[in-house]
Amino acid sequence: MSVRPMGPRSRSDRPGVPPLSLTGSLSTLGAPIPDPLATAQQHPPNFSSAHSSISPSDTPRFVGPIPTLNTPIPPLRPVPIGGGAPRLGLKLNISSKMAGNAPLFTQVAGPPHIEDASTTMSPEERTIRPHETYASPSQTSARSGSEGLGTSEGGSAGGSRSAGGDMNGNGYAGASSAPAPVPAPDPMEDIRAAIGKMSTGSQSASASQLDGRPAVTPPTNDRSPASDSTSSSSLPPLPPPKDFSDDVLEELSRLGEGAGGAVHKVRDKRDDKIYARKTITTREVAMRQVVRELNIISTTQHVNIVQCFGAYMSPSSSEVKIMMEYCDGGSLEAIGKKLKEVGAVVGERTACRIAEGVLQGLAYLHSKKTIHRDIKPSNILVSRDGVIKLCDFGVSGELVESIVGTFTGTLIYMAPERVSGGKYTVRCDVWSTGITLLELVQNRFPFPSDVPTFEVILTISKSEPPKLEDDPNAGVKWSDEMKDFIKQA
Ligand SMILES: Nc1ncnc2c1ncn2[C@@H]1O[C@H](COP(=O)(O)OP(=O)(O)OP(=O)(O)O)[C@@H](O)[C@H]1O
Repeated sequence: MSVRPMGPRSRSDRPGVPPLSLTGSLSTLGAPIPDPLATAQQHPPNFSSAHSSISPSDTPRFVGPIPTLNTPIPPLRPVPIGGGAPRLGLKLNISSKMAGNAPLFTQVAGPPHIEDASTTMSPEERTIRPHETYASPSQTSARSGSEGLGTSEGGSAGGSRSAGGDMNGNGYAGASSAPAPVPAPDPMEDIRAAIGKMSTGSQSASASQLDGRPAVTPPTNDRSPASDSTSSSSLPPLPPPKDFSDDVLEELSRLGEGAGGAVHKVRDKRDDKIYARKTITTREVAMRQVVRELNIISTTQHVNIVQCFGAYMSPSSSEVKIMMEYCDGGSLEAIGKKLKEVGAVVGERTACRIAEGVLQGLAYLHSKKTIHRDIKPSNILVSRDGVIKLCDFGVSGELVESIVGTFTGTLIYMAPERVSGGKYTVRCDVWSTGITLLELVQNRFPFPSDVPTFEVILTISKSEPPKLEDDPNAGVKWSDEMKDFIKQA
């Protein structure tokens, strides 16, 4: 997947984009704990009400109706997060306009109305400081890690981004500090085993979820400790696993492509169900990566994680095809592009709902001792109902005592400690979430990205973390709570 050049953009460049003055509140839940997910939980932006204090007449820039992202994200519902995972507790009361099947973009007659809310901000602040050292660019030229099978199997289908710094090359070449790669005896066997596990029932999502309804209580037959808190008796019965093959599927359209493979919208000819099918060419992608993605996606059951319905291998074994729920809202990357095209902006409430969904998904993964490692706009999908879904687990890793020692992910979204060669902890996913949100709400990437990789690394590792800032020229003002939330992330 290629990264678009992200030059500086500003709302002030865009006529018709209104100034916003937002106030809100931050709910503080409990005492601070040194876990970034918990910190996010402690400092959730609360957009239960808000108010725009600037009318269109306050600014000569206002020229007409304001395009506003009105993402149909349904209200927060309790989502079981197993194993004592931190509950994020983002308190959000979204207006009825935000729920249901509202169109993505609506024209509203004035500035977004955001009511005042009381502030209960905690004085605790948490700043992630950049490390003092930085990795060599060669360390960042591919998704790589000690877990991998080495470059020979890694291939380079996706290549690397230079300035954009996409680390989505398929290789698993070890970083310089990583231990020597240990080849698996027969990676194809691992893939077959992972697929076999799914077809014998480990994959357990209800096919009815394909109707576009979010899984309020995700069904699971997962008996891992992390999911023990979810009572199996309250879960819907599991449908028999489906057998998929090219013969029963009709390819409808291409949804996207990344380093890991192409994703298509497909229809099951037997029952007309629509799926997203990801095709991974095993010759090009490190086997380990495929097995990891299969294992993770087939055992995760959460409303904010894209649901897997099975997988199959092409007759020649050259391709693995993963059947997923189809997220017809597209990715945040695609949504960001559309917003740019129409000169629209993401409002605070929508940004908050996105943050909530991503963090809930991350908290769930964390409860399963997994970290995503590649949080970025193209890996955050939106369902028809506006539910946020994390996808692409090709480089996700298992947490071992809260760290993962491999160097994978997409450079420009990487936390300073990662580009500095440090260990990947769950806080790196939280950092990437913050960068993703900043990019979305400010309509520009928070770091210079059209510069050599070396400079990107230097900037991320040496600069102060980017902040959410007001744009007085455009009359844009974010709530203190939103700014604090980004700062926490
Ligand atoms: N379930 C889905 N529903 C709708 N679109 C999807 C789905 N899964 C993936 N896509 C689209 O396909 C794109 C690529 O998917 P994905 O990120 O899984 O592939 P990848 O090859 O691993 O990409 P990357 O380069 O990020 O590693 C996504 O950005 C998204 O636009």
